[in-house]
Amino acid sequence: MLLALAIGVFVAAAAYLSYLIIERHRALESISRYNITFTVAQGINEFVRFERSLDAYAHGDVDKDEVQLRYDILSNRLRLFRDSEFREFTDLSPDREALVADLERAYREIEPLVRDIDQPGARRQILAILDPLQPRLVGLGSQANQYGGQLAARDQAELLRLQWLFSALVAGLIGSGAWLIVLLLTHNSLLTRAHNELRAVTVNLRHQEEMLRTQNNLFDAALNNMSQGLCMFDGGHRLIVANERYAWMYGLPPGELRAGMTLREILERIVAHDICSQEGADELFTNHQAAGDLTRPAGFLHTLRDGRIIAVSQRAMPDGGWVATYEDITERQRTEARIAYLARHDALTKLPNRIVFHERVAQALARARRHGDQLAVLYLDLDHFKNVNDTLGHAVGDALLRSVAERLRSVIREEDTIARLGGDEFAIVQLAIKHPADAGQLARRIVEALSQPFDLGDHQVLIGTSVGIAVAPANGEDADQLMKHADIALYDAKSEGRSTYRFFEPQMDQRLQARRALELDLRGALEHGEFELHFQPLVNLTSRKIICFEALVRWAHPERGLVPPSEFIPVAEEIGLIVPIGEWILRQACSEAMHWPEDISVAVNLSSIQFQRSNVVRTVSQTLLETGLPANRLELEITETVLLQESDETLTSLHALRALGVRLSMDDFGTGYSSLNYIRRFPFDKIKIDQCFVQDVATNKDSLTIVHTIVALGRSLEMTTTAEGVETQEQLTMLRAAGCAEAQGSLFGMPTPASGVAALLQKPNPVPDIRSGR
Ligand SMILES: Nc1nc2c(ncn2[C@@H]2O[C@@H]3COP(=O)(O)O[C@H]4[C@@H](O)[C@H](n5cnc6c(=O)[nH]c(N)nc65)O[C@@H]4COP(=O)(O)O[C@H]3[C@H]2O)c(=O)[nH]1
Repeated sequence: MLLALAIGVFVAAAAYLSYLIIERHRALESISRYNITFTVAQGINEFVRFERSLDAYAHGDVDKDEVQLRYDILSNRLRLFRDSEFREFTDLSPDREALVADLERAYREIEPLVRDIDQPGARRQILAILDPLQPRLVGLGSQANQYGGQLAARDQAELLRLQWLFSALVAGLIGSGAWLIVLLLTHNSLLTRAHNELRAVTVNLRHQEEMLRTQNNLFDAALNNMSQGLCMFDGGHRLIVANERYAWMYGLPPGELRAGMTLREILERIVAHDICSQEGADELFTNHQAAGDLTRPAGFLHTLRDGRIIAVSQRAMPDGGWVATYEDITERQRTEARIAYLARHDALTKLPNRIVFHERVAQALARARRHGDQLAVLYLDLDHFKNVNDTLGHAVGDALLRSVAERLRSVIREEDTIARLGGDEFAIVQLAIKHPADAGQLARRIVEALSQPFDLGDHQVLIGTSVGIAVAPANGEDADQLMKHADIALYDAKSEGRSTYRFFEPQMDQRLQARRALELDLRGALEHGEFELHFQPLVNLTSRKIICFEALVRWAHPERGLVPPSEFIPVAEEIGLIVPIGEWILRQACSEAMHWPEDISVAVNLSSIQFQRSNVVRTVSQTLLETGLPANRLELEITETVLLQESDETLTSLHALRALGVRLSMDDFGTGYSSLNYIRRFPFDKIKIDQCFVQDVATNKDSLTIVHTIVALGRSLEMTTTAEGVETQEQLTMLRAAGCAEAQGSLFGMPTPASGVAALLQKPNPVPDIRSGR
């Protein structure tokens, strides 16, 4: 604005300056008006020269032509009096006007006279005409002179004014120029700033554009790397964007999907590629339309021709459009179906599991109630399965379970259900039986079928089974009760012996309850300090001295009194409590032995469970360290069950124990199936002949032979033999005669509390004198 004003002022000043220059030019031109004086002076001069030429002609000094020339010059001069400039001067006064008119008239009058100057009187006539005019002409010269002075003064003043104006204008122009320069500089700095700002804005814009591009790339990458297909439609139901996954999912080649396409057009292409049937596409269209009308997110499934299942999730957008995601859930559905199957079936045998079994029993009960039928639930588990698993490995164990399932299938009717409840436990629900004996028959068939050898690859396996039976409605009217009673009957069958079956009886439940109560009490016994150790002496039959005490645990139950180990040790083994109890026994026994003479050892029984579920070697070495008992004063008694597992770990543990310096005895020798076998595999220090042979050694020849054999075996393997449960002098005599080195039994002393050990040790001769016959 200011710049426009400055430029306007500048243009106006320049225009005015031009005007002043023209004015000045005019003023200068008007100076020519000073010529009026000159013109009048020239006129007077020529007038005088003409009159002189007349005189000269009269004297013969000049010729006629000269006169004529002077006349012409005068005539030209006087013609100037009629010029416009001169007229301004003459117009100012009538006298001047009259003089000019008189002069013109006079010239016209003298013209013929001049032409005929040589005529007599011509000169005089001319002079007569001219002479009156001369003074007036001189007067005019004087006026012209005065007028010229006035004009000069006026023009001088005008010039001065113009000079001032010009100077002012030039100053104005310089000012304007300076202002203009300032303005231009300001403008320039503004422009520079604006330019810089513009550049910054441009850089910023470029940066934002870059960011936008990056974001777009990220968006594209994210969109196209989604595991789900995605489509976005605008309010006019035209495609805005779809990712690659969507196109791939629906078999659309790249470029076939374009923004602006309608859902119908897309579906037509999908149908054309045979990805989806026309009906499927119509259904999809309808579902999309219906979901588009909803404000909340909607979802629906859609199956393609090749069987793929697509889960569509659609959400409306504020502009009336919608965005939908497509997920191929075929695999998920399969997995879910598989999970659902696995949740209800045993993966190994493909049999229904406990959940399904429970449902089937409940259904069977409902049906039995309707029809007035009976039904039976049979629980069974495999005898010796654990041994198979432990000795032959889990793969063989698994194969065995599958074969068992097969055999069970072959013995039941189609409508009956077999389930695997876990481990080696199976259950059968036998529908519509007429009599409990039918269930007994099935149980027998099962026992028979499973007692046949199983050929499992390289192994032939012999197992058996025990079966517990509960019959409805007699043994229970709901599934839980019936299943529980079948389980109790199984437990009873197992405790009765292997490969047998039992029907549920109410007393079984009581027995089980009693066992459960024992179990519960046992769990608190260690904590409550209810265990104590009794010690039974072992004597050397040669020196007739006590050489060792066997530690035997007792449970002083607050209500039941002393509970014998045969009652609670198997329970403690079953529930794993034997590990902490065994550790306590070992520590207690070693501590006690520290109070005895140094040549007296202590023998401690170890359970097979301690080998399986704890680190026996570490326990023993730590106990010896803690109690300070020398290792050679500790004997560990193990039974055949420890070696039954025959695993490398057990043998390694036994060797490690021997390496500690402790002695190992094989307890209850002769009662197991493979005692001889095991004795060959591990170099025990001692064999303890089971008391069943000892007790009838005097009456039964076979027992005596066995005792002789065991003693001979021990001698050949350099193992000491100890006879257990020696009660009579007769037995002692026979055992001595057989070569038994040590003996233990009521004849020398029954287990006694620790406090009784000292008294026994003070007895001078614990071994009765054979010869004395005592
Ligand atoms: N009839 C008769 N019996 C005799 C005679 N001399 C000893 N006995 C009994 O024979 C059993 C010998 O112990 P065992 O064979 O190791 O058999 C033991 C052993 O297997 C187990 N046991 C006892 N204490 C422990 C222990 O601390 N730990 C472990 N793991 N088992 C133990 O319980 C079983 C039974 O122990 P107890 O009832 O103490 O029974 C003891 C003992 O009291 C006798 O002359 N006549």
